[in-house]
Parts: sequence; structure tokens; C-alpha cells
Amino acid sequence: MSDQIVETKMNAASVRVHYGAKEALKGIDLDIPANRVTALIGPSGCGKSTFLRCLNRMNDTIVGAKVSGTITLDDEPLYGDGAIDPVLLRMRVGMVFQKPNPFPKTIYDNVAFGPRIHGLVPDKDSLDAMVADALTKAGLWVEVKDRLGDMATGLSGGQQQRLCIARAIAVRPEVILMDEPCSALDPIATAKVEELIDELAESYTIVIVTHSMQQAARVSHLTAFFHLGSLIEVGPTERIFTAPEQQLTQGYITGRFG
Ligand SMILES: Nc1ncnc2c1ncn2[C@@H]1O[C@H](COP(=O)(O)OP(=O)(O)OP(=O)(O)O)[C@@H](O)[C@H]1O
Repeated sequence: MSDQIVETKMNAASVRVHYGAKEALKGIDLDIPANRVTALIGPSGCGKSTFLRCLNRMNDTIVGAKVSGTITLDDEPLYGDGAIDPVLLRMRVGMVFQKPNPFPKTIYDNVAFGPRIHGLVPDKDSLDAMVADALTKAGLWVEVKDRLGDMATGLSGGQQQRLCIARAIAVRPEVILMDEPCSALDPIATAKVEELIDELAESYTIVIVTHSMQQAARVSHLTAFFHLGSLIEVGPTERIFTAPEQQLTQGYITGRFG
């Protein structure tokens, strides 16, 4: 990442998450820069996915999960007094999951779903244009433009994941959260999604959880290393992988644990 100062899109301050009595996040402070890719890395169970879910209040859907601290999106609070409405929040902060999860509907209807339920389009022509635009941005248009009426479940895994990215883009989010988006994909499909992440960062703020340090190094500008519920170190990806300041980070990136 260049040294230029970038705007903060989201900020987390003293974020703690409990699942019942278990403390899964122990006070996370993190700035998420706009129009950059931030990678969350760390050993299994360190709290990466839990933190990601705090960013669009997906933890609200988990019984027993309790979030405290402050998170903002463009300085507006996500939790507490004056919080952004969660439905609006999830439009502004979209999510792509580990396993491609298209709806059992046509390719067209998968992408049109969000704009329809949020009433974003006045007529069929606008909806058609929005679907084409989202599929184009997700790098899938050329492959599916002649089969928009086919079932999405008939696409390959990699195509399904790009469809899920198109579905997320269709509601015009500002931030896209990705939870290990390539872990179910083969190397070719992974390369396509990684290329796409790079292109999407021009228009969106992206936060990605990944188990692959190579992937974090390839796609992200900023890397945050988590360990046992704490954020150990965050910085420009190149520095984290070449000159980490913390021994724990060094141990993880050199494969000594994790
Ligand atoms: N729904 C839940 N109920 C209870 N405990 C949970 C729940 N989800 C996560 N945890 C616990 O919280 C901690 C953090 O989990 P989380 O899934 O956020 O870690 P992670 O770093 O994303 O792990 P992984 O890389 O294996 O996906 C773990 O100890 C996990 O067991």
C-alpha cells in the first residue's frame, strides 16, 4: 500500500464479544481504511470470523453472543444509542461466505433479489441494468449473459461464488466482508476471485478473513493478525510479512504455530 493517508471507513474500539461465559474477543481496536483490502489472519479459533461478523451485526443472529465496545461506519455507530438500522447496515456492509450459497433460484433472480426486497429499482429495465452491472463487476457477465434464466445451482463452484459477490454488490454496499471466500474453490477459481477482489477495492472497502497467508499477501493492503481473541499487530501487508514487530506474528507467519 502506498504511504498516502486514506480515509477510515470503519473503526472498532474496545470491541469485546462473549459467547455465553467465553470471551472470544478481548478488546479489539482497529481502523479499516476506505477502498483498501484489509486481511484478518491468525490461527483457528482466534476470533477472525467473530470480529468480521461484528462489522455487520451478524453476531446478533447467534444466540448467547454479546458484543460490547464501539464500531462505526463513516462515524455512525453500529451498536447502542443512535445505531444504524441493522437492515440498512447489512445493505451498506454486505457479506460473502466461505461456501458459495446461491439461492435455489435463477441466476437473474439471485442478483435481483436484494434490489427487489429493498425497493431499489422502479421498473424492469432498471432491474435488468442493475443485474447486468452487478454481474459485470463480479466478472461473471460474459459467462452467464445467455443463461440468466438457468438455475444458479447449475454453475460451477467458482461461478457460484462470483454470483454471490454479484448478489452482494447488487444492493450497492460500501463495504464487503468476505469470510474465507476461496476456501471451497480450486486454484483457478481462487485466482479469479482474487483478481476480482483487487478490482473491487477501487470501489469498495473490503475486509477478508483468510487462512492462507499467501492469499493475504496477494490480495490485501493491510493485514491484522489475531491470536486468542486479541489483535496482536496490524500494518501494511508487506511489512507484516517481511518485518513483523511482534514475536507472535513472526512465529505465525514463519509457520512455527497455527
Ligand atoms: N456460535 C458460537 N458459540 C460459541 N462459541 C463460539 C461460537 N462461534 C465461535 N465461537 C468460539 O469463539 C472463538 C473464536 O471463533 P471464530 O470462529 O471467530 O475464530 P476464527 O479465528 O474465525 O476461527 P477459524 O479460523 O477456525 O474459522 C473460538 O474459541 C470459537 O470456538
